[in-house]
Amino acid sequence: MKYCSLDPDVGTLYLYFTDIEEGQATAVMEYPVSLLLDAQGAIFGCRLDLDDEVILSQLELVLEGSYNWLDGEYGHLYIRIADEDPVETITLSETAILDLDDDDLVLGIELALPEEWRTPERLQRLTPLMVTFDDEPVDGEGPVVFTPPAISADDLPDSDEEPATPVAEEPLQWRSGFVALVGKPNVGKSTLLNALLGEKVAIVSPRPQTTRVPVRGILSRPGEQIIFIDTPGIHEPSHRLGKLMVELAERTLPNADVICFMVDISQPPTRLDRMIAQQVQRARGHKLLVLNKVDQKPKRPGENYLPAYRELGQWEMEIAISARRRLGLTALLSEISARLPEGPPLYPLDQMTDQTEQQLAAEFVREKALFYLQQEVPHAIAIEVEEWQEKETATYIRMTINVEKESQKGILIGAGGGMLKKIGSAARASIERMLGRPVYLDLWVKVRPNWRDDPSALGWLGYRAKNFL
Ligand SMILES: Nc1nc2c(ncn2[C@@H]2O[C@H](COP(=O)(O)OP(=O)(O)OP(=O)(O)O)[C@@H](O)[C@H]2O)c(=O)[nH]1
Repeated sequence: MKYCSLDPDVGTLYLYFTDIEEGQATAVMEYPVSLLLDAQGAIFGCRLDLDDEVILSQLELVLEGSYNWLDGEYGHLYIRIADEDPVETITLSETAILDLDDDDLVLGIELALPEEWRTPERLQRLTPLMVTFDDEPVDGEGPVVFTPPAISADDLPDSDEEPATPVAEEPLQWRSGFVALVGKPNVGKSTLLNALLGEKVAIVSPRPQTTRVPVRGILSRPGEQIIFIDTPGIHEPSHRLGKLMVELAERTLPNADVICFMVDISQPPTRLDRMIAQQVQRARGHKLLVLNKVDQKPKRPGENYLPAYRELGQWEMEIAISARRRLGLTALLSEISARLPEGPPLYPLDQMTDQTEQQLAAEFVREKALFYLQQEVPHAIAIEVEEWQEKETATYIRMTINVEKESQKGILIGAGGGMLKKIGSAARASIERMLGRPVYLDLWVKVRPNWRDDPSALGWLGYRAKNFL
């Protein structure tokens, strides 16, 4: 590691392997990460759990570091400032972001460091490498800065905006309404929902079709309640589960007061974007065009896809955001607020989602499987919570992970149970964070042939249209 910096406003620790100049990083990848701690509990490095999407040549700069190394067997990338073994390894609930340049080289890593890990004691070993965080970074200092393709960063509100917290006051006239987040898979709908709420209520992954059923996220502020509906990405389904996902997403449109049609501004529009835009146009709600991923450079350098997206329909407003970097969210929220109908709050003011803790816990397991497993396997997973017991020292949770084939079961369990262990320990960290207490997570794997195309299995696993209407 060449040096590092801490942005206390957003709680991000940056580790750099080279001097970073403005705009140098153009792409990102995400992986689960654990902190490496010494006997005093101080952080002296981290371990990233990579998958086959990372190739060795991308890690050239990382592996120049004297104490960094890649354990090829397990895909563990160790980033350390000393040649020592950790006394303890702590898995973070947020994934780490790898920043890559145009040549696909990993330049640096961003870690979302919870507050308890940002103390001088925890960071003492990294202090000699620390550079100051500047609002306007100069070469070789400060965080990686992306240059938005179509919209200048100056046009966007400050990135340090705080998501609003619920306030239980009784205003004179309430406004409340449903806001649908719709778009094709992978454009960042769930990331936006979590960023707007300041809480993780929807799982996120770099793979398309992560969200399977609509998830409600409720934002209560003085005088208003906004009920966001994060919908499954609309796509061309290849099985019954996919059909249900698309149907559920489409059914949110007629009842939405505001529709945020989300697109990835770093990519040109596709046929799916066009098709979804047409569906959105037919709905009655206010229509906003939300251009996400402004932090990412356009697919082809110099191209600007804004006019092409603009032409997909009639939009009351276009808003450029980066859900991941929390840019533009204040502007988006105020445009939404201005379009809410009058009406009383529909949910208790302190409720943030319609999902139960059990549903969220199962989703966290699916999220980790999406990160660790390749291709089709994570999409063939359905999770059942079989047992949930509050015990004296921990919450005991037993879940069954259903897959469709014996071969998938083998991959999920991994050599010596290693893969299931990895998924379990990452999921446990997220569940513990949600519950605020220790968790004992017991995972079992079962083969349920072809469940994604079997109506009775789908119903039985909870994927039934009437559950979500
Ligand atoms: N660079 C960048 N990446 C983002 C941004 N927002 C989301 N992503 C990434 O895009 C990927 C997909 O994000 P999700 O939030 O799961 O997308 P989604 O639209 O909910 O996907 P589906 O569930 O498949 O419909 C993840 O790897 C996110 O980290 C952003 O503003 N900038």
